[in-house]
Amino acid sequence: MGIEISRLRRQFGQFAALDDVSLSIADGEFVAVLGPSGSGKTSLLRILAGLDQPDAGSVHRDGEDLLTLDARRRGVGLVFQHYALFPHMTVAQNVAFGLQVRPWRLRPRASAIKASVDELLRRVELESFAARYPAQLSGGQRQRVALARALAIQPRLLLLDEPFGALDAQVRVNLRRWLREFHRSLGITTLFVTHDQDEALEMADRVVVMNRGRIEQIGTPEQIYRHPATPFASRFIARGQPLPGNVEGATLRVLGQVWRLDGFAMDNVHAVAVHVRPEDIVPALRQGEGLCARLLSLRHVAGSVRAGLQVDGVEEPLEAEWSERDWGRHGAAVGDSIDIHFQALTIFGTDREGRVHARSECHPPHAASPVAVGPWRRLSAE
Ligand SMILES: Nc1ncnc2c1ncn2[C@@H]1O[C@H](COP(=O)(O)OP(=O)(O)OP(=O)(O)O)[C@@H](O)[C@H]1O
Repeated sequence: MGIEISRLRRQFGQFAALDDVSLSIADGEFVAVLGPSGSGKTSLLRILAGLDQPDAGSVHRDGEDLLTLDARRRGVGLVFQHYALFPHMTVAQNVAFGLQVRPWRLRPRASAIKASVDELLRRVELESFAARYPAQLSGGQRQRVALARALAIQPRLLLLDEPFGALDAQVRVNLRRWLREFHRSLGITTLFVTHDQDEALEMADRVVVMNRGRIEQIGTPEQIYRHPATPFASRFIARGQPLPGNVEGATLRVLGQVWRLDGFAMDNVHAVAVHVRPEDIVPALRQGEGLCARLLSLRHVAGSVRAGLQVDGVEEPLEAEWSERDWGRHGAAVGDSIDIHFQALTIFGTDREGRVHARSECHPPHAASPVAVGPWRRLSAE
């Protein structure tokens, strides 16, 4: 059992913020909803929280219709990016709030409220901060208080909308790991909204990729990163970059090279999109082998090198990513021409409406069995 979201639609005038969204969430699962700004993530969360109603579709939890339940009776804990704590209340009073405002028949005794606040503050590692006011906390501490406050009502579903959005990069990274561990120990079904790919891929059991109100793909982080289902998912998650290519029978022609196409049927296909990821653009080991690329830029980022490459026949510069160590072995300077190979390509065949009808991953045409040399795979034997 769990949560069953079926064919949700939310329309604002002519605009569909949610368009036929269906999703099953298992009990205890940690699901990230990932998409660019305006893709419908918050609209979905608001409907689950009971802050908004859909125009069509249903949401059931263990068979019970959630949409007919008042927000307060849904057992949902909410944390927003700017879900401000009450500034005039201490940390402990903020956390106790959800219990204290319950109707008196449902309100726990004062001693029970205190015990549960103490326990929650211990869990979010803020037990010594109970008497402080929000203004005396860091951003990360405030969001942990907001989480404790959301948990006080013992929710069955935790909804987190960009909870780390306003925090700086290092605090975000630390809180991600902390929240992941926290979820493991607590096991509450959690929906986490973010537009940050790393955040979603690092934290979630499953990722839901949204674009323009629709779900593009649902899968584990690895499935989505390794096998993006649509050109959008490929660009947004795997940093897939378009290459010119056309299909001729059972082959794909890209920049003068012929790649074998397996399981790619052109029925209903109106256009093809060919993508390459940064890590699949590898320098050739020998001069004169592969495609000629001019090195436009080099950036050194945390142990890897990001190279901007101008490749003849490709409109936009391509970004390649190599490890510092491998780059050191190669050593070229901005302005130099180098030879590159594509190690893998993904091809999508779409109809006139942009729906994907065929998809295939292609491997190098150069050799029957590529030879692996560290992270750079040689494409032909020496
Ligand atoms: N009340 C509203 N009236 C009109 N349009 C709305 C309303 N609420 C949301 N929208 C529109 O619906 C679309 C989806 O909004 P939503 O807030 O769900 O996106 P999001 O993916 O959460 O974006 P962000 O990451 O920027 O928060 C947007 O184009 C937004 O302008």
